[in-house]
Parts: sequence; C-alpha cells; structure tokens
Amino acid sequence: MNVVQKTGVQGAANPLKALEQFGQSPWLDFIQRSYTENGSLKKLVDEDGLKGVTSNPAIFQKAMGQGTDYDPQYKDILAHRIVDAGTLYETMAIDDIKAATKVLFPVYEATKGLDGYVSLEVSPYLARDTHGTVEEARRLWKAVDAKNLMIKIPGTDEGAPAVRTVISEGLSINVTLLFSIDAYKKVLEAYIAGLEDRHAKGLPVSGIASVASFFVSRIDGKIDKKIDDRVAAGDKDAAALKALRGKVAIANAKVAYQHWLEVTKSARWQKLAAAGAQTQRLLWASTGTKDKTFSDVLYVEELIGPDTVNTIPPATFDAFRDHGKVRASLTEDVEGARHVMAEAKRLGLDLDGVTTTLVNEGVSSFADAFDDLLGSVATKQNALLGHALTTTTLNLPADIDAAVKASLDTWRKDGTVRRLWARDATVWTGKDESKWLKWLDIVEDRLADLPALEAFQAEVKQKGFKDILLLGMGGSSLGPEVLAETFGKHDGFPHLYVLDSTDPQQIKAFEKKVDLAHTLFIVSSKSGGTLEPNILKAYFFDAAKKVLGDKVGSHFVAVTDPGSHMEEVAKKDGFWKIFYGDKQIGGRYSVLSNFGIVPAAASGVPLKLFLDSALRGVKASAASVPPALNPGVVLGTVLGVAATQFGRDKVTFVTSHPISDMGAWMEQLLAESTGKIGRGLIPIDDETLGAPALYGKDRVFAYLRLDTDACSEEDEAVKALVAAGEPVVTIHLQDKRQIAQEFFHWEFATAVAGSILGIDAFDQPDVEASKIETKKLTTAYNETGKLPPETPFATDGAFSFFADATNAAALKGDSLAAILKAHFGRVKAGDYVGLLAYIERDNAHRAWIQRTRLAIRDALKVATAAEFGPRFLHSTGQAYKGGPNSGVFLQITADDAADLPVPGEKFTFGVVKAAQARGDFDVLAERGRRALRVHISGDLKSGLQALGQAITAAL
Ligand SMILES: O=C(CO)[C@@H](O)[C@H](O)[C@H](O)[C@H](O)COP(=O)(O)O
Ligand SMILES: O=C[C@H](O)COP(=O)(O)O
Repeated sequence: MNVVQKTGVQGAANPLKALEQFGQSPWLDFIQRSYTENGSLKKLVDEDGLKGVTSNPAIFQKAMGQGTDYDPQYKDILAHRIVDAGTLYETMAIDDIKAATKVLFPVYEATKGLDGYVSLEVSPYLARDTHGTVEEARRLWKAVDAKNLMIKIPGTDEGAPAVRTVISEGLSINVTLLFSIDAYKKVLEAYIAGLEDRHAKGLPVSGIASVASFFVSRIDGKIDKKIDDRVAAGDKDAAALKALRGKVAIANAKVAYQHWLEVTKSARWQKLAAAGAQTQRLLWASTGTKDKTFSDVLYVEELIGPDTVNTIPPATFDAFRDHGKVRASLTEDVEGARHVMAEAKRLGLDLDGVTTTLVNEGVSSFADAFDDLLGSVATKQNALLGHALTTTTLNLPADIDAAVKASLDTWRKDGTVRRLWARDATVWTGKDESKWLKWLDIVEDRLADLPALEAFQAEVKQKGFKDILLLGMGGSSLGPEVLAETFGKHDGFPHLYVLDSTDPQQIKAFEKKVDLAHTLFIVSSKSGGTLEPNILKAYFFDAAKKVLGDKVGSHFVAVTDPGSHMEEVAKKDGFWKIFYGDKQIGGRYSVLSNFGIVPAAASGVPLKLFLDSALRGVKASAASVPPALNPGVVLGTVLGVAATQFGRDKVTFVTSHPISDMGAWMEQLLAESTGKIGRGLIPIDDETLGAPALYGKDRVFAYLRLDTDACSEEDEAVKALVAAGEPVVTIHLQDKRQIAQEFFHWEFATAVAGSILGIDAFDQPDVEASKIETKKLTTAYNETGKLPPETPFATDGAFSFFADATNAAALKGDSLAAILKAHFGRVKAGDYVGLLAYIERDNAHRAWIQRTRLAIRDALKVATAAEFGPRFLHSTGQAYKGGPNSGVFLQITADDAADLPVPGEKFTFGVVKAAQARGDFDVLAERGRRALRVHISGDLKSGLQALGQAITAAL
C-alpha cells in the first residue's frame, strides 16, 4: 500500500471523502503497527475521511509475520514473561487494536457511535464453536476495553447464536464471512433477537453497533471460474453465461441490501429503533479486484449506498482515491440484479453450493493464515530466546521425513494439538484419558506454590541434614534419580540418594551410604499402596528409630496422593510433612509435580530457575504453536510415525554423559505409556553406540546432547549413523538445568506418539498384572512360611532353569550352553533381547550386564535392554509384557548372600524379590513371551562370570 507516501486529494474532489455524501463509510481493510505509530492512519482519517478499520487473521499474518515492526515488543515481552506464541500474538494484536481505536476515537465521537470502529476477530479455530466464540469474544472485549471496538465473529451456523448472546450482553459485533443471503438473514435475525433479549431485560439497546460483513469479490472468483470452464468446454449457453461474468457478486450484494431495507422498515425493527437501537449495517468486504480484466475499483463503485460500509484493502483504497467515481449505485437497477440472480440459477451456476464452499474455504483459509502467523511468531520467539530453549534437529531418511511432514500437516489441519490441550480423550482411545492430563499445567501450579516449596527448602537447609534417602519406585523414583545424578550435591544441602530396590544387598549398601541420624527420608508413592516403598519405609523407620528414638517421625516426609494409605501411615507415624501429588497425574508424568519438586527442593535445586525452564518447555509445546514448530509434537510424531509406518519401534537413547540418567526416566515414560495391546515403543537405554552395521532397520536414535560438554565420541558415532541413513533426532541442551524442559518435552512427545499408536498413553495394565502376581506369592508366604514350590526344567551345576511349559518345550537341553543356544536361537531380526537381572544394581553388576548386552547386540544385531529387577517392573516391564511380542528375555535370579527382615511381616526382602521375579515371569509367560529364567546358586560373582561366558559362546 502507498497509503503512507501518497497524500490524499483534498476536499470533495477526493472520491473517498465523497462517499460520505452517499451514506457510505469507507473503512480500511488493513492494520499495521507502523501505520498507526507513524501517523499514516490518522492521515487517512483526516484526509480521506476514513471511518473504521478491520483486521483479520490474514491481515495480522502480513503485518506480524514479516518485517521488524514488532521486534521491540517481542523483546520486551520475552524479557519479562514466559509465554506461548498465541499469547505473544494476542498481546501485540491487542496493542495494535487499542492504538488504532485511539486514532479512530474522534470519528466515533463525531459520528455518535456510528463509525470509528476497529475490528478484532476471534480465533479462526473457533469458527465452528459457539461456546468458545462467546467466551473469546467476552475475553477480547474486556482486554481491549474500548467503546469503539468491534469483535468479529464468523457468520457460520455456529457463529450466529454466539452473535445473539454477545449482542444481548452489549458488545459491538462485526459478523464476518457472509456470502449467502440466507446466512446473512440468520445473522441479521441474531442481531435483532440479541437486542430484543436486552430490551426485554430492561437493558439499554443504544450504544451497541454491528456490521454484517458481506464478502463480494470471492463470489465472482468462483462463479466466473465456473463460467470460464463451461464456455471453454463449448457450453450451449456460452453467451448467456459470459454475460454474467463479474455480475453475480454485485447482484447478490444488492439483493442482500434489499432484504436489509425491508427488515428495517418492519414494525419489529422500528420498535427497537425507537428505543435507540442502531441498525446492523451491511459492510462490503473482499472488495479488492482479483480479476485484472475488471476495473480495479469495481467493488467500491458498484456498491455505494446509504447506511453501508465498504472496508477497502490498501491498493483499492489508493486506486479509488485516484480515480474512483461516486454514484448511488447500490439501489440502481435492482430488477437487473434480481434478473442476474435468476439467470445464474437458470444456468445452473449453483450459487448456494458456491457460497457454502466459500464459507468452508474462508474458515480454513483464516485458520491457515493463523497457523502461518503463529508459526512466524513462534519462529521469531525461538530466535530471540536463543539458548534459553532446547532445540531439536532432525536427520531423517527421505521416506520417514515425508511421512513425518504429512502427519504434522494432518495434525495441523485437524487441530489435534488444540484438542490435546483441551483434554479431548478422543485424541487417544476416547476412554478416560482426559482424567490423566493434569501434568499439562502442573508447572504453573507448582510455580504458584513456590513460596511454600522454598520455605521447605530453607527449613531442610537449616536443619542441617547430611543425606536424603528417597524411597520409591518408577515414577516416584526415576525423576528424583535424574536430579540426583545430574546435579549432584548442592552446597549447604544434603546429598540425595534414591533407593528403588528390594534387593537386600542393595538396601544394606544404601543404609551404609547414609548417616541415619542426619538423614531426611522421603517416602514417595503416588498410590501409597505400592509394596516396595511401604516395606522400605518400615525398614528405615525402624532403623532410624534406633538412633533417633521418638523423634524419628521428624526425619520423614511423605509425597503421596491425597487419601492414600501412605498418607495414613505418615500421619500415624508423625512424619514431619506430607506433600501431596495430584490424582490426575500418573506416576511417570509426575516429575514436575511434587514427586520431583519436593526432592528437588530438599536437595537444593534452585526451584524458580528449574521451574521457569520447565515452563519454557510447556510454552514451546503450547496449543498455539503449530505442529511443525512444536517440539513436543515433532518428537512424538517422529517416534510414532517411525514405529507405525516403518517398523522402527526401538527408540535408542544417546545421551551426553552429565545428563545420561535422563535415559532411565525416558525409558519408563515411553515404555509404560506406549507398550500395550501389542503395540508400543521399546526404549533402549545406555546401549553404547556401535558402528551402523550393528543395527537392524528397527531403530530411531534420540540424542540428548549437552552442548557445553565435549561429546566427541557420541558425535562421531551419531554422524556415522546419519551417514548410513539411520533416523536421528538430536536435542540440544545448553545447560543441565534444561532437563526440566526436556521432562515436559518428552511427556508431550509421548502423549503425541501414543495418539499416533492409537493407545491409551496413561494406563499401565500389565504393571498392575505383575503386582497382583507378586502379591499372591507374598500372601502365600505369609500364610505358609514359604513360597509355593517350583521345579526347574533343567539344572547344570550352579545354574537352574525355569520356564513355563511352552518355553521349556522350546528350550530342550540339559546344559547351560544348550539351553542358552536354544533361547538365543529364537531371536530374529527386529526382535530385542532383555536381560532382567534381580541382583544388586551396583557398579560391578552394571558393568557385567553392559558387557553381556553388547556381546548380544554385536552378535545378533538386535537391540538389547539391560534391566535390574524389581526396578524395571515399574518401568519397561509394561512394554515387555504388553507391547509388541518381539522381546526375548533372560531373567537372572540368584541366591541372596544375606537377607533382611521386613518389620511387621513374615516375609523378608529376599522373599519379596523372589516373588517379584516369579510374578514377572508368570506374566511374561502368560503373555506368550519368549522367556527363560536362570537362577544362580552359590557365589554370584563366579556365577555371573560363567553365565556371561556361556551367553557369548551361545550367540
Ligand atoms: O471481514 C472483514 C471485515 O469485516 C474483512 O477484513 C475481510 O476479512 C476481508 O475483506 C476479506 O478477507 C478479504 O477478502 P479477499 O480480498 O481475500 O477475498
Ligand atoms: O511408576 C509408578 C510405580 O509403579 C510406583 O507407584 P507409586 O508411586 O504409586 O508407588
């Protein structure tokens, strides 16, 4: 537009100004910050008689999506607030609209509220949502807070009832996207009915303004195309058709105006008019000429009439000022207009069909423009935030890349991210998923509770605890473990240890690590009923009581959901504090709730910084961020699409060393959330990278790279994988604290992947099954003093072999070598091998399991998982039992060198662990998995050594 440069023709010689004499108000179909700020808009008011401004998503897209007008405000907002792209856009749009309402206010005053309006449209995503439209209209009305604001609402079937409601509440409304006379009639009716509603309540009807935006040129665009096609095809009515080119839209508008004239004459309207109501004026929109064979001012010159508005795009505005001719055209030859409409009908031009299409296209093109706009805002935001955000790089082979892009676009068109944030269970399976989504806003919730959490942090410090021992499993322990492993000890705060085992040696080892007299125990269990935290609490409460006496309770805090058994225990035993979880968050999504934040506070993590970083992650994946720019959606889509369309369901984690414990947390999240009903993602954690030739075609690599760390080994290996065409997602973190962002990022991605997999990402049926089997066995022990007997199907020296009948039959053999050979002989391409060791998770055993899994990976070229029981039962155990039947499992149990009692129970920790292994095995077998249990008697070290050698030999 040349509005800025050109000076208006002064006085009556200016056709724009002359429109006033014919009762028409010229408005500008455009808004941009610089026009308002540099006085150009005011100049149009002063010199051209401009009387209003309209905006729409496409207009804001042009204004904000390009250039640097908005940069200072972007920077200002981002320096002070952590916001999503939608909030950024809206803050800036509202400022623009407010500024424009100020410029136009003198017009509003001078015309006594007839003109001087600036329109702001509700989100185009709400075009089919009456309730959402009403809510948003009210919200925007309040936010702009200007008498000369008009809220724009699409005149769809869903928009019309919203218009009635908000008119009855006294808002001024511009009803947009009107094409057909029928739709217009409904909208005019909604306006009148809204005023009548007010009137009936005794509320004033004056001071409320409305326009009905009737789109013009788009109709010709469609009809003329039909005409041209038919003429080109040699239609018998070619001459009659050609005579209608460029005529139908104007005729349609003239007929609409006749309807308006009739209605305003009616007694019904006159009653409202007498009470001070303003008529709803027709506003001609879409008045730029698209067909260059027509006059560039056609849709202004032909639609001039009393009590109307024409919102004119900039180029047409300039053109009309330059050479527009003014005459009372709207009421001219109305019969001719009716004839054009009748001809269009006779010739089968299907105006009804065209206008229906135009509404649908209009809705989706404004939604597309809004997606583009929000995409530009998000891109600008990411650039300005720079290193405050983690970033994702995709290296995908062309076929996966194309499928990922297609899926992202489908999510965009379907508005699935908005549905997810709106907690719509049909994003997954339509069961009770919406009850499990509180993790979406838990970060804001915890930030609101910051003073209390910081007070607790200060108290822990002041009490001088040396150690913290957190007792919990799975979702209640893996997040805290990441904090402990990643951040280490904070100056002036206790050292955080996390115990998630029933292995007697491991429990004893932790007991030795901490100073019982100066330890804060955090007993963490969402359900409060999980066996392990309950018996660990019993054990350590007993042990601590021996050194602390009656004040032992003051060294214990509980984190649990309200009303749980653990809450009861904590109250009975006089715990220092009880922190509550949220029942609408499952364990594996709980790290940013009190289950992670309480241990973070106690161990000295700077809470505000940590939660702020998490909040950046939340905002980056907000509903307003289009899928292709939304990190949670992108990651989830890659994982979901790679698994479902390419059979790449082994998500292999690569991590920079300082943040490597994230793998154990991500493992639980992915496996437990997705591994069910025979589908799922199999996470592969901590499997040292090898050469590309060692991998089958079933992997996706997810590389969590801490950019401040030297990651040369990982980088080299990943580079080779990319070169070999393996799909790699690299997530760059700029500092360790950004694991907070990654927690949310992965939670969101998992929810998205779950949707693509078509599963409920929030239940864990097979973990429950295993707990039930264990419970049966420990109950039997309590009743009989022993576990039910079991017989190995073979023995060889220190090794006994157990399996269900089916597995045993497949593993015929009487030696360690033969049985292992038969077992690993069952592994096929695309399978994975799981080593499930129910032994102490110490360094020596971790090194053993790691060596053994790599030998398997290298020999069989399959993915491997190295897990310790019972820890993995609350994590990957779900996917091993419920996920795809591609796992081959070797469960390893051993005699315990020493056992530990469980206070108040007959069973010991050793018995519990044995029962857990058996419960686990029973469910694996029941699910038809290929599984073998080998039990090592006697010395564990030599037994493991022999087993490791035998495995290597068997491959
Ligand atoms: O609805 C109003 C005014 O109420 C306008 O802003 C309206 O959206 C625009 O005139 C149209 O979108 C422009 O249409 P077109 O020139 O792209 O066909
Ligand atoms: O992941 C969750 C574990 O199964 C532990 O559950 P819990 O927190 O209810 O004790």
